[in-house]
Amino acid sequence: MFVPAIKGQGTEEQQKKWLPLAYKFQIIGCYAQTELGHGSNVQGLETTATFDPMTDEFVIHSPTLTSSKWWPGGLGKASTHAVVYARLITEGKDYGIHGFIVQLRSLEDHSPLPGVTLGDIGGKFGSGAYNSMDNGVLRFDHVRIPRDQMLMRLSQVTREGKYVQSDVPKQLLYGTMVYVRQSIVADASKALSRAVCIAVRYSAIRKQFGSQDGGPETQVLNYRTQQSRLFPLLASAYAFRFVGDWLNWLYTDVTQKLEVKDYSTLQEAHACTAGLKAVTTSATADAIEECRKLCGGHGYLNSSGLPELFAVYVPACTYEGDNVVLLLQVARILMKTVSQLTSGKQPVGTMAYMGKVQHLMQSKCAVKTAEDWLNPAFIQEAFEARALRMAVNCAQNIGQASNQEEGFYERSPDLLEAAVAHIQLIIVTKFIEKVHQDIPGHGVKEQLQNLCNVYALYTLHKHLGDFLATGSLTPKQGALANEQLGKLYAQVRPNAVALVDAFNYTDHYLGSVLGRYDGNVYPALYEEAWKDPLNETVVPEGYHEYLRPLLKQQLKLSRL
Ligand SMILES: CCCCCCCCCC/C=C\CCCCCC(=O)SCCNC(=O)CCNC(=O)[C@H](O)C(C)(C)COP(=O)(O)OP(=O)(O)OC[C@H]1O[C@@H](n2cnc3c(N)ncnc32)[C@H](O)[C@@H]1OP(=O)(O)O
Ligand SMILES: Cc1cc2nc3c(=O)[nH]c(=O)nc-3n(C[C@H](O)[C@H](O)[C@H](O)COP(=O)(O)OP(=O)(O)OC[C@H]3O[C@@H](n4cnc5c(N)ncnc54)[C@H](O)[C@@H]3O)c2cc1C
Repeated sequence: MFVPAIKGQGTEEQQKKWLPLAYKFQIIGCYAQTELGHGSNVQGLETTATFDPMTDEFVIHSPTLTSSKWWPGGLGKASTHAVVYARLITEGKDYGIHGFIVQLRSLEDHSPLPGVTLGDIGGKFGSGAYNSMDNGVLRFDHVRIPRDQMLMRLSQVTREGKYVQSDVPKQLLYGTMVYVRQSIVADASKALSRAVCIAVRYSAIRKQFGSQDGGPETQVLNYRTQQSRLFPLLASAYAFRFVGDWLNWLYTDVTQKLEVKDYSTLQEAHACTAGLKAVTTSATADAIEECRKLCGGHGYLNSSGLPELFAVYVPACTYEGDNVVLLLQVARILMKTVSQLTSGKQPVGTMAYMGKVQHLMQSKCAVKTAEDWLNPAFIQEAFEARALRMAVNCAQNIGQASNQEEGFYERSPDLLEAAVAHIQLIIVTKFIEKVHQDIPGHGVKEQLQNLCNVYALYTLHKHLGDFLATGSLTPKQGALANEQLGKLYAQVRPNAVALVDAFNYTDHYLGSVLGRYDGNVYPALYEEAWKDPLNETVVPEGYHEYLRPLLKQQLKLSRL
């Protein structure tokens, strides 16, 4: 994040100076924004950067305990530099949060520079690999940096100390976070596909109950409950891959527009990166845990690969923006868009469907049979009507409040659900668009169409209350969707293993005895057990000190 921060907020000159050093690992940088007292609320950060015109320097200082930088990855032990976000103060005025390049450690012996106190913040969730990341704490005691180490692409301070705001939206300060959020959506698909690969392969080899007259027991993958829990996760892995590809396109397109000072899609980029990051990471974190449960007891072994994957993955719901905070950002944009509908301003991009407000507010879903739910037009319209009606309902309720802001906070739980509905519409839309494309490979398109319908109808089934409460569906149509879902699971079943093999993960990368490509699980589980250090001695350490005396004492007592 150190590099994209300099690319996005540094001048050409600053990029020329700092990026080659970072690329060649002549310096190691981190992104020091979050503090002990503030993470979500960036504008509440307390670290100060006060301009001293006498020396043409900024004085970086941590005025309070809560202003200590806290969490930045790489900060505790590895980084020599940081992009530090601090309150810029010049001529006695506070101009809010800006980025500054600050050297933290000597390039000679890695010792902290004068005025810099830093270290690691300690162990994190479980024994997961995230403990290999030195998330750190950092405090400044009046550390001086040259004025040219303020990142000056978006705003400047002159030699005399005058603050100059460039003619660019101040939100570009948040550009690094937008960049990482879009990459996190692709990461969600990777993490989810790993978990699903393990669970599907294991479910295919695991047999339990159901044997007739001594025949083989039933593969658990054949149980409808296993399929109804597992196949929506398989479909989600593909859904998040395709929407992540599209989001990367959107981000690239916005970045190119920014180069020519076209800021027209900045809001769309913010809403989509924030919302998709929130929805895909929440779903993926829950799904990895569900995959553990789908593997029964063996899923709880570290050798299954699932506990580690879960421990490493779950902070994604928090870092790069707490998911609730990000969804409320989406909600704000939805409310703004609804308020503009009466002005005749046509919504664009992923909000364009809201322009069909007259139709969508009164449309009746035309589904009459279970098969009708295989028609993408019916799915698309049902999701559009649900999302729009939830947004309009929120706007109407907020409108009844005496104060807009008060109304927004009062209705924030409903706004959260409306934001999720909007983001799920985007995911469904991009999956439908994907399967409409030419897709190479015999039968591949049909399989992806099945998964697209599984993702859409499962999501509809899980959120049926929204569809019924907004009148977007009737209970009968909801029941038909569920009926069709069961038929789709039967179609996915024969290809389930092939659909996870398609992720093309090596056994090494998967790191799971349950997810082995050859399915040879039991010998592998048994072999793995003996690698446990506890088994280095047949008689356990502590026997003579603790167990033997206890056993002997009990034996004596029993003879009395
Ligand atoms: C396979 C195994 C699994 C492996 C998984 C792991 C993969 C590893 C890769 C993952 C990557 C990295 C590892 C982790 C890194 C984590 C790093 C961090 O966490 S960095 C810190 C992140 N912090 C945040 O995200 C803070 C969140 N808070 C904010 O962004 C802001 O405070 C806020 C947006 C919530 C509020 O900002 P504020 O300035 O108060 O603005 P307003 O809400 O008043 O909005 C004003 C206006 O601005 C618009 N806006 C806001 N943000 C943006 C934006 N980013 N872009 C464009 N526009 C923005 C907003 O819509 C408003 O617009 P109006 O038109 O005025 O309404
Ligand atoms: C593994 C990890 C790595 C990280 N790496 C970095 C890094 O490299 N650099 C960096 O700068 N930071 C980093 N962070 C910090 C991270 O970005 C913040 O923790 C994150 O942005 C959440 O902010 P917070 O901790 O202040 O949460 P808080 O906002 O304090 O969240 C606490 C609760 O308050 C709720 N809440 C907060 N505001 C509102 C609101 N307005 N309305 C409703 N509910 C609200 C939240 O939903 C949540 O339930 C990292 C964090 C983790 C866990």
